[in-house]
This record gives sequence, C-alpha cells and structure tokens, in this order.
Amino acid sequence: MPDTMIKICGLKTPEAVDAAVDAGATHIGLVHFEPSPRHVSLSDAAKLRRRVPDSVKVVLLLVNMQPAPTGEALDAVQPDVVQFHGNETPEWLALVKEKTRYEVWKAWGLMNAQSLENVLAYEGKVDRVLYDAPAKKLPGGNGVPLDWSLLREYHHRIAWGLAGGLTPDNVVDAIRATGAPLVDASSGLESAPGVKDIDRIAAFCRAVREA
Ligand SMILES: O=C(O)c1ccccc1NCC(=O)[C@H](O)[C@H](O)COP(=O)(O)O
Repeated sequence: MPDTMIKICGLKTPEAVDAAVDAGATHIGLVHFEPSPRHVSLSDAAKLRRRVPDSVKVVLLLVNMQPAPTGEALDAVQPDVVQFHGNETPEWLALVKEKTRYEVWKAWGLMNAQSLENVLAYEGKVDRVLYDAPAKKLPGGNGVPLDWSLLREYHHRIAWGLAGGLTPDNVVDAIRATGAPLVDASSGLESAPGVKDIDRIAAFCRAVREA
C-alpha cells in the first residue's frame, strides 16, 4: 500500500511551516478566510509558500470567493492545490480545473450515506474530495471527527482524503477504519486556536508513518 499522504493545515508562521516540512508532511495548508483564527493574508501566504520545497505541495484554502478575487489569490500565492471549503458548485470548480494549472480539491461535510452519493456531482470536475465534519461556526478547522464508519469499504469514485478532528492519538484508528490515502489535521495540532504546536505536528506525522 502506498504511504499515507499527510496534510498539515492552517499554518501561519515560518516556524510552523518548517516543522511540518521537517516532520514529513506531503501537503501544507494555508487558510485565506478572514473569520478564521488561521487566516493568513495573501502576502503572508505568498511568503510562506516560498519557504516550501518542491517535494511538498502547498494547498490554498478559499471559502465562497467570487471568481475575480479567486484569480487574484491564486496569482498572488501560486499554490499547487486550491481547496474550496464552502458551497462552491461543481460547475465553478470544473471551470477552475479547466482554465488553470492548479489541482482542485473540494472539502465536503460528510453527514450520512446520502451525502456520499451527493458528492458524486463533483466526479470528473475536481481532483480530490476532502471529507470533513459538517460545517459548524467555521466551515472547517472545528476539531470534530466525522462518522468514519460511513467510509468503511466504500468504493470511492473520486480521489479523496480524510479530515475532521484528527490528532496524534486517533489518526492511526482513523486510517485503519477508513483506509484514507490522505489525512488532514489542523486544530488537533494546536496549543490554542490558530497556534500550532510543533511537537504535536511531529507526533502526528510519526503516528501516520507507523500506522
Ligand atoms: O482551519 C480553519 O480555520 C478553516 C477555516 C475555514 C475553512 C477551512 C478551514 N480549515 C480547513 C481544513 O482543511 C482543516 O484542516 C479541516 O477542516 C480539519 O480541521 P480540524 O478538524 O481542526 O483538524
């Protein structure tokens, strides 16, 4: 089985980015969404992006942004991946995928078996779906696990990843329960909202490698 990919999300400082890269993350996430405690401006995101070696992919997270600001954000940051974390339509994401060079991901609040069927509207229109817990106060980064049993032995038609309340303590169980090819964590690796804990980032990556 190929190694599980690791996305460490919501990084705001050079120290946190370096810690994720050094610990073996395959992806790092930069949140550009002002209400979030993990928000980074486009100029800070661009600076953080430049620290990341080519071997690690940079994911820019956007929420329900209009087309013009989306283009401006992508031009400014030049990520590898753009992760849409709002109510973006399949048609809009298909257009982004067709017209740009970026990998396109759709975050999907997974509620029940029906919502696994509903996400198929994005098949062929995005490169990956990131299953997360349904939105609460924020669209993501809420530290809430989704019901992993929904994904057990599911025949996936879209490349996917697992997010939602993952921590160094539960990520091995999550991988075993779902077979996730990519795991994503944010608030479970923090000492306070928006403040990443470097030791927890390292522990998370170690746990995934040992799963
Ligand atoms: O992290 C945020 O604050 C955030 C805000 C708005 C949209 C998305 C956001 N995070 C997206 C992520 O990919 C998180 O890593 C994912 O939701 C899992 O978060 P957590 O449950 O805290 O591990």
